[in-house]
Amino acid sequence: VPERDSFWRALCKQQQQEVYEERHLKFISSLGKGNFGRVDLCRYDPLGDNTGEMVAVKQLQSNKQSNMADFQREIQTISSLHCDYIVKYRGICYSAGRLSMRLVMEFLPFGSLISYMEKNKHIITTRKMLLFTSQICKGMEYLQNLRYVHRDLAARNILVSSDTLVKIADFGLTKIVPLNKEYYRVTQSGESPIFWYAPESLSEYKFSHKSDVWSFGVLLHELFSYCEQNRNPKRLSLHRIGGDIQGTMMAAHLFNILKENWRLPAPAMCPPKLSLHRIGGDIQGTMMAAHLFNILKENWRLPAPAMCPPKVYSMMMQCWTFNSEDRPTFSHLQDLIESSLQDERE
Ligand SMILES: N#CCCn1cc(-c2nc(Nc3ccc(C4CCNCC4)cc3)nc3c2CCN3)cn1
Repeated sequence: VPERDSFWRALCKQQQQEVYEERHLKFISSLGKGNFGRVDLCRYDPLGDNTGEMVAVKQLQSNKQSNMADFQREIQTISSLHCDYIVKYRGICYSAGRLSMRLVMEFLPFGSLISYMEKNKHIITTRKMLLFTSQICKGMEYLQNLRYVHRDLAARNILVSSDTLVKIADFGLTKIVPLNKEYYRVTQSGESPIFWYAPESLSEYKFSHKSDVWSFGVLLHELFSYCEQNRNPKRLSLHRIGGDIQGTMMAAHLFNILKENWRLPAPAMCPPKLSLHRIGGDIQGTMMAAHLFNILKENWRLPAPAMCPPKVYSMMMQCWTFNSEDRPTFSHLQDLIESSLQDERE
């Protein structure tokens, strides 16, 4: 499709970006599925000696025209972002023959925050959670300065680069707020993550930096609940609403309970069975005491319980102010996070 190729050649030229040749892109494994895309781990190996770099490659599942347009917008968005706390764009791989083009991004080895927290809940501390919170907040401040509204801020879309660095990913729903307005009104709802939505997004499909702040509060709740899936926002909200509601009425019921001031409950501090993890679960009861004695003798102690400090829950509650204007900005949230980090230092 010539005009499509000229679009991609122009984009690459404009961005001085790497053009990835399909024949050197070696599939390794599937990493995940998004709304209408799939992400694979590939090695880009032009020398053919397995020394090439690992990259995450996203392609469309369905070649529906509307998805193609959204995908092109996603590529435009991510290729314009340059921030330490946002997943890096590497380039595109387009095969002239086939319809689908592919988005090449940096590969983050530890996967989504959800899988990372499930694996590391025994060793993650409140300080570490606050560090991740601060990095996500800085990424959102950067996006807001470019008038981008993410619209899908959730733990599933935060990727873990290392034990000390997380990044915002998946710009498939991201929109630009027009200069003459404070919000973006969406027409099609599609697969809406409504349990992360602010009330005005549920009732009027309005999305703004302030609705991103609401979702940031829900993401905080996930993080301080160790991203446990049996306590995730959808599960807790459905429990309050009553599980037998049809999909279409769901948004209306969620809006009503939020209007009546119901909010997600403070994450119960649930320090997991830390010692068992440290000792290793395969020890018999009788030997347990001995092993526990040994590790204590080696000066191992329970890490500070990563319970949800009151200041953090109050931060969530501020993000969940019903009236969007009264919600804090991401820069104000940064100050609150810094002050919580101070408490953790003392
Ligand atoms: N569309 C869409 C859906 C969103 N999505 C984004 C990615 C993604 N994953 C990674 N890395 C990654 C992912 C999973 C694992 C493991 C986790 C444990 N179980 C086995 C797999 C490891 C590392 N790096 C990326 C990306 C995008 C940019 N860089 C995957 N899905």
